[in-house]
Formats: sequence, C-alpha cells, structure tokens
Amino acid sequence: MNAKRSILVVDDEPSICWGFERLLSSAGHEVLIASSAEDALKIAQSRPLDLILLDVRLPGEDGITALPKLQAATNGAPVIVMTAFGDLETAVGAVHAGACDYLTKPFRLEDAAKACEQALRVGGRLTPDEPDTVPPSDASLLVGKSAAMQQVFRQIALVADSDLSVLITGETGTGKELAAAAIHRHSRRSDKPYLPIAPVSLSETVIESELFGHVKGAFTGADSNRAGLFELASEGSILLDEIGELPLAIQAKLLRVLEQGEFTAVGDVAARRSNVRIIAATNRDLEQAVQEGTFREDLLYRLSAVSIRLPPLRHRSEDIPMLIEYFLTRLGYPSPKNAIDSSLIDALKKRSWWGNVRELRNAVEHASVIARGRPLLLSDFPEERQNRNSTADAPPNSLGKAVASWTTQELAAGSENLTDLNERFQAAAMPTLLRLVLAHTDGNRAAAADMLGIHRGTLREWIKRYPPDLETA
Ligand SMILES: Nc1ncnc2c1ncn2[C@@H]1O[C@H](COP(=O)(O)OP(=O)(O)OP(=O)(O)O)[C@@H](O)[C@H]1O
Repeated sequence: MNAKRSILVVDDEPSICWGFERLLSSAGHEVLIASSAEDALKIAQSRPLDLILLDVRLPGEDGITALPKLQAATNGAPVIVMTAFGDLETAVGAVHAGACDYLTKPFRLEDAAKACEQALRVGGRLTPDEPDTVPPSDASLLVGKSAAMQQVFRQIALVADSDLSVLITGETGTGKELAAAAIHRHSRRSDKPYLPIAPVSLSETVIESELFGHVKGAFTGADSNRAGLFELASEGSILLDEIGELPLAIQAKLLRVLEQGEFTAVGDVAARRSNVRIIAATNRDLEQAVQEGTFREDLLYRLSAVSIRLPPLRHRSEDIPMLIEYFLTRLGYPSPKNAIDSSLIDALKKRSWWGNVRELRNAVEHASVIARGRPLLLSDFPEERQNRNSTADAPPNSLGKAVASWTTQELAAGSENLTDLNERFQAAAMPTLLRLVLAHTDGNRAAAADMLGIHRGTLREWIKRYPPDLETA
C-alpha cells in the first residue's frame, strides 16, 4: 500500500477498529471509524473514500443491508465484509450485495492487510448480480464453522458468479458434491440445469456419448440422435465427479471444450458450441495421476483455474457438534441440542472419521435409531472404524509372503503367453478383500466404499467383476 488512501472501518467492536487503525495508518493511510451503519453512511456522504471495511452485525442497520447504500454514496468504493457468524449464505449474500472480499473473525492481521491491499489495487466489486433468492433445501446445506470451512465458503462465494471452471478436491465424504451444487445454486446460472455425472464404471464410449451425445448410427445400438450432457445442461453447469477416472481420450475432448468452447458428438463431424460451466471433483491426487501418466497435465492446469480443497473432518473436529445437531434436526430428533453432551462430543472428536462427514452422518443415523429419542450415548454409535492404512493386525509380511508364493507359482507355471498377470492377481485377491470388507460393514456398500477409499460406482463395478467369494476366511 503506497499512496495515502482514505479507509472507513465500520465496526462496533473497539478492538477491531483499533487493530485496523494501527495496521492501516502504519501503512500510511487515513483511517476513519464508525460504530454503526448509520454513522458510516453520514461519513460516506460527506467525503471521498477508497475502501470500506464493514462488519455484518452492527447495532441498528446490519452491514449487508447497508452495503449497497454505502457503495452508492461512495461511487462504488470497494467494501470488505467482516463477520464472526460465517456461513455460506452470509458469504454469498455479502458478495452478491457487492462486497469485493470477505473476512471471517477472528482473522489474522496479515490476511486482513492482504485483503485491503488487493481491494485497493483492484477496487470495485467482483461480481455484480441480483441478490440471491433461492433458499437452499435442507439437505443441500454445507455446515461448518471451523476456519477451514469458512475459507471454503469464502472461495465458493467469490467464485460462484464467474464462469471459471472449478476443481474441488478432498477425501471421500467431505462434501465435494454439496460444494459443487452450492456453486451452481449461487451462480447466475442457478435457474438453468445442473447435471452431475460420475464417469466411473462406464465404458469409454458410454461416457463420451453421455457427455457429448451421439448421432444416429454412430455405433451399434445408436438408433437415433441423442443429446449429451453438454447440450442438456445448456447455459447451466455440469459436475464431473471423480474426474480422475476419466479415460485419457475423453480428457482430450474435455480439454477442447475448455480451451475452444466446442465439442463434437460421437459419430458427427460438425463442432457444436458449449456454454456450460464445468465443475470437477475428485478424491484422487491429480498431480500424482499426472506423474503416473493417467491424467493430462494441460487439463489439470485448465481445470484448476480455481481450486477448492475440502478439509477432512479429522482436521476440523470443532465442526462435529454442529454437524451432529444438524443431522439430528434433519432426522426430526427431539431437541437435538440437548441430545448430545460434552463427554460424547469429546469421544467423537477423538475418532478419525476416515469416511468424513458421510461416515458421521451414517453414525448419527445409526445412533438415533438406537437411542429412540433419549439423549445419545457413545454406545449408541457404531464402533470406530479402523484406519484404512493400519497394518497393525496383520502378521508381519504374511501378505507379502502370500503374494510372493502366488507370483512365483504363476511365473513358474507361466508360459510365454503370460500377458494378464495383473488381471489374474486382481481376480485372485479381490473376491476375498470385498467379502471381508462387506461383511465388516454388514453389507453396506457405501460404508464399504468409504473404507476402501473408492467411489461407490467403482465398488459396484468391482463387485460385478470380482464377485465376493463365499468361502470362510
Ligand atoms: N459440510 C457438510 N455439511 C452437511 N452435510 C455434509 C457436509 N459435508 C458432507 N455432508 C454430507 O455427507 C455426505 C457426503 O457428501 P458428498 O457426497 O458431498 O461428499 P463427496 O466429497 O462428494 O464424497 P465422494 O468423494 O465419496 O463422492 C452427504 O450426505 C452430504 O450431505
């Protein structure tokens, strides 16, 4: 921050005003203070301002309502909104009302300084739009109050209205699909289609046709023209879930959509224009997939113009009480707040939750059935699942020995025609793995997929391909 600028801080907390005064005046700026929206408006009408830092909760008129008036009075000075009560709806509301950035209290002074610097440099609002009027249905709420989730809300709010493609990463069950739906819901495209697709367990031709459509006679069975998702979602958004599983040939076609905004239906020659926003999600490490040659580096680069990482639940255990209460409310459980006590919360916070929020939701549903309306106890919850990386129970090297013996045997018996060793290895090992994991989850496939760290679609395909064996362990 070089040239001297006039900055108005609107907050009824003296410590925040004092902090900003010190921070900004030491950078050479003039700092004005107002403790209410009404006072702020008087100042804004009486003199030019270069930046406004505006709290949401104020005595009298709230910050979000006052924001457009302050902007009108200042001829569009950039406004950074601050709040201690961050949820996604507030973040989006602030951005839609015209804020250029959003800070959740408590924030680090260096983050605040960066936001001010950026706002003074860029100025103005980022995303002009009508106020958001679509109330989310209950099940689509992204719940969380941890700093990590606040950061996610901020990113969603800032990116929702642009047409940039977004890459959402995070472990299974962290809410990637919810985040993608929220981006669409809060975008200008919200009245247009939002179509999610998970390409796992579909053959390459089927995925290609699903995405781009096909013309009559393109392949056996294609007896009429069929529109793909890129046409069906016209002017809307597509979620490509499990993008890491997309075959390389389709990746090339997707790159063309991203770079040139066009695609060709299967069996067609004419290019069609795409006006669809692409949101992609994955629980795979795409950098590693690039190293391994299964994911195109240029596509990763294009997709991650904006990238949002959903943190695992074990890194934000402070969200657990809120999430439990939320799930109990959705289940219609009597007085959810009183149904959980601090010792239960402490015990649940110590768990690893490898299946993340999905696992927590399933566990709460399970506990609520057992508790039948009384306060929940730890014993109502399913037992904690093993860390999927733990090898503690395995006798040392037993698996290695078994694999060595199997491989040696195969190689010894092997003829020159040995070309499918990996497939035969999978066929030998998978049925047992699947049987034991499914037995452990009482046949619950979603839970088994979480444990295996794979998508449910992939599990479905594995079960079909390697039917779980029935012999005892
Ligand atoms: N922050 C959250 N607030 C409320 N519910 C959540 C949250 N995160 C996840 N959930 C719930 O957990 C379940 C899994 O969420 P979602 O399908 O979005 O996860 P995902 O990351 O896409 O998982 P996967 O990679 O396995 O597809 C859903 O029932 C969703 O409603």
